[in-house]
Amino acid sequence: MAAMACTTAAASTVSTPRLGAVSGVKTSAAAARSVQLTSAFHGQSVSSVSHVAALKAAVTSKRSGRRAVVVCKAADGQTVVIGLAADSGCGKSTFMRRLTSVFGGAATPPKGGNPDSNTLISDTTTVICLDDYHSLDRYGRKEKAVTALDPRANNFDLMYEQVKALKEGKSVEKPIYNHVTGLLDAPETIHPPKILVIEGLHPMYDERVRELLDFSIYLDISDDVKFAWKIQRDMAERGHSLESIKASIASRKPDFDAYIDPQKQYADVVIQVLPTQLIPDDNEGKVLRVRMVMKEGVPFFEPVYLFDEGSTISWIPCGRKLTCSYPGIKFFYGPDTYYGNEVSVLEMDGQFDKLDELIYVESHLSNISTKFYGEITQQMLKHADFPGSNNGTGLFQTICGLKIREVYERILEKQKNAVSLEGAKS
Ligand SMILES: Nc1ncnc2c1ncn2[C@@H]1O[C@H](COP(=O)(O)OP(=O)(O)OP(=O)(O)O)[C@@H](O)[C@H]1O
Ligand SMILES: O=C(CO)[C@H](O)[C@H](O)COP(=O)(O)O
Repeated sequence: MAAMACTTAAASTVSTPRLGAVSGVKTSAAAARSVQLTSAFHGQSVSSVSHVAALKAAVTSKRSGRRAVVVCKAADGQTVVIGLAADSGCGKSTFMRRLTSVFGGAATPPKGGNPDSNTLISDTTTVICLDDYHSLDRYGRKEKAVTALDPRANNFDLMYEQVKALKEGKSVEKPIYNHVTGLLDAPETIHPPKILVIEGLHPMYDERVRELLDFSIYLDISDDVKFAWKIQRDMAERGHSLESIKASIASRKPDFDAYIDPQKQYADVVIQVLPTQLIPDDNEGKVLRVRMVMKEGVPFFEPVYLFDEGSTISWIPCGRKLTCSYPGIKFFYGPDTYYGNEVSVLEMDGQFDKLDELIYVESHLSNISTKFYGEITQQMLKHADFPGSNNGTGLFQTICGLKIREVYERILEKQKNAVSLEGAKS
């Protein structure tokens, strides 16, 4: 079945919504590739662009009554679904910006639709925020005394039905939770993209939704760090007081522990963000120890390793090739178990002084799913202004972005092979 990636083009007045026939086929050449010096290459095709056909559809924004032209691209194969779970304020948006950048092109909210939409659309990816499946609005939650983290405040049946439909190549009318008003707005049309990212509080909570995920990530931010990030954002950007931030974190904690945190056992990759161990009794929270916990045996995904796969390695790269001021940088790599699963863990404690020197670290990592030597360093330099670019959060989020690209390409490859086989049989 053909899936479609859609972006909204210039708003214009058009007649009835219509998803018409596919017209025009465009094929890309395989992406040019430099030699990958350090990584074991999986042998999959690097041609990421499938045969793409553009079609135009007109949709009506129910809320505004305005009409917008949505340009959809039909992709070969079904939509690949990625889940990203984390509490509010734990870096999901930053991660999404890094991920979209890996595919090239910027992600923007649907143009001409609800200005408070939480959706982000780019050529390859559509990111939907699971807050849109809140069944209780802000006032309903207050009345029933439940938080947004409580499953009773969310419609998992609808979430499942709509993610399934998108995966099967069908468009859906997804509700919008308006964070400005706290109300549920009229739905917006979401067309099936090449890659659908469902991000939010509960992508792995409901077993049926979990089964639909091709790859999943959990951002596990320790309480101390979460608190520091929240204070920085909510005080500086949202005008909240220190007391109200503390109260909000405390009131969410029981439901976070009950419904959000347990999802990490299902994730293919968990990025843990902890206070540094390089500074004794550090309470500033500026230097971070970041661990990427990677599940073994996940289809289309091979964990990253340092020097020697399966060994336990501690590495301090500081010296002539990597400038490190106090407290320095320390890497760790090794096998472990996590919720009863075999995992590999890559850890970085400390921060980079000079980001371009990251190439030295990159050249010692393997299975990083880059298409050319230095791609990680290039991505990190491109977004040097994003939070976490000088530490393991930015590094591991970038690597996850490359891994998602590879998972997508390998699934696509498998689908193409299956289609060729079918064709040969008939
Ligand atoms: N890696 C990082 N290092 C330092 N600070 C960070 C990092 N990632 C995020 N932050 C801080 O946390 C804040 C929230 O980040 P972001 O908006 O990406 O999170 P979010 O999970 O999308 O939040 P929400 O769900 O509330 O919209 C940022 O404004 C920034 O201050
Ligand atoms: O945990 C959250 C995810 O973003 C929000 O708090 C939840 O969606 C409710 O939003 P709001 O506080 O704007 O009513």
